Amino acid sequence: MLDQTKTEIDHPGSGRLAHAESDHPPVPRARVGVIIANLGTPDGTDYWSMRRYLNEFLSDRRVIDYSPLLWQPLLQGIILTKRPFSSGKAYAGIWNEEKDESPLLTITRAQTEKLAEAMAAKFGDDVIVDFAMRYGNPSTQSVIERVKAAGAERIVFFPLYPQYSAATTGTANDQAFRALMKMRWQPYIRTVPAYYEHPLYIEALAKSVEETYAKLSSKPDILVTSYHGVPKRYLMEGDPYHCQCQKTTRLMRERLGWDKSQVVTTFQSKFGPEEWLQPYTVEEVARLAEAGHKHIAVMAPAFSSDCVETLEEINEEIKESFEEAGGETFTYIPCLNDAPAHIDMMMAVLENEMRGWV
Ligand SMILES: C=CC1=C(C)c2cc3[nH]c(cc4nc(cc5[nH]c(cc1n2)c(C)c5CCC(=O)O)C(CCC(=O)O)=C4C)c(C)c3C=C
Ligand SMILES: [Fe+2]
Ligand SMILES: [Fe+2]
Repeated sequence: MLDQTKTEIDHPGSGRLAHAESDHPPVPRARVGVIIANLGTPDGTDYWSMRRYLNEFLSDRRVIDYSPLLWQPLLQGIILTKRPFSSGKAYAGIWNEEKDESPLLTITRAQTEKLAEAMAAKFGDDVIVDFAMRYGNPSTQSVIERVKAAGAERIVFFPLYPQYSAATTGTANDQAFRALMKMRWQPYIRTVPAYYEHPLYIEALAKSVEETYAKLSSKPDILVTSYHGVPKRYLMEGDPYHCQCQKTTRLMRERLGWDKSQVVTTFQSKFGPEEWLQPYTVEEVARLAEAGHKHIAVMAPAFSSDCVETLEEINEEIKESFEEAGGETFTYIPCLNDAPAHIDMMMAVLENEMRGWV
């Protein structure tokens, strides 16, 4: 077992290179840091907060991989003059007014607090738990620095995306390693793999469906699993995201004991003129209504917490599309957020990744 309790620096006796202990910067007790990483969020819904956030997000070449020579003039000149207004309006509709922050931030903090309680119950204060964002605040660099300063010589970095995509997990990890590039004494780091088929993730999803359905007076005709989309080209170039989404839905359907005809997989949030993964949720729900499926439920398994893409896009825009096509009941099943089954899943995944460290 590794000696994690050592606090002092060993000095090899006397001589020209040995220093008195008082000459050293403080060295805190060695601990393990767990960092939950989520996508990010603007600091406010006003034009400049939105513009700053969208600029950072949409300038990331893991998200939009066009040549910057072509993309940046378009982004800076056209997109960032218009989109901050429309996105700001969408965020304003779901904003947590009490805390003056986005729901994604509120929920990520709640997840972190519950995970910290579970970690403390098991490992005492040997483990520090914190959260970071890829875009906006708290930045990945600031959190890695904070956790390291509190003694984390070893960090488990957990991008909270069940399905791997270069546009999410990949760029979250890039950002963590970019932070390490600036550090003299780097912490050791382990990145947590995607958990799209983890039995406890599948169980948590299935449970959330069962719990929502138990409260309804009649069962919806169809369950739509709506994943955030990516350009179809990313799939063709080797991103496994599409296949991992399909597998999550299949495993959850099998766990529920349902027939293939009862669940459909769709992709939402298309951005720009390129073809994205299909079918598009907004079109598919209208097709379902037109085909006579008047009662549907929609869930978003790619999102670990509710955010503008679920609370606004699914529960308003996509719902409207369904109702305009003749649909009658639209039930939105919330993300796993800080549900106990979600925290249990995180604990199980992390305990596996922390092996030998605690
Ligand atoms: C433009 C390209 C985009 C790709 C590719 C993309 C992939 C992707 N995103 C998520 C998760 C989230 N995206 C969120 C918001 C959001 N996404 C894009 C664009 C792309 N996403 C934009 C422009 C925005 C901002 C909102 C808007 O202006 O419409 C969010 C929500 C953040 C919040 O609520 O604060 C999440 C979460 C995944 C999982 C994914 C592909 C795998
Ligand atoms: Fe997105
Ligand atoms: Fe696939």
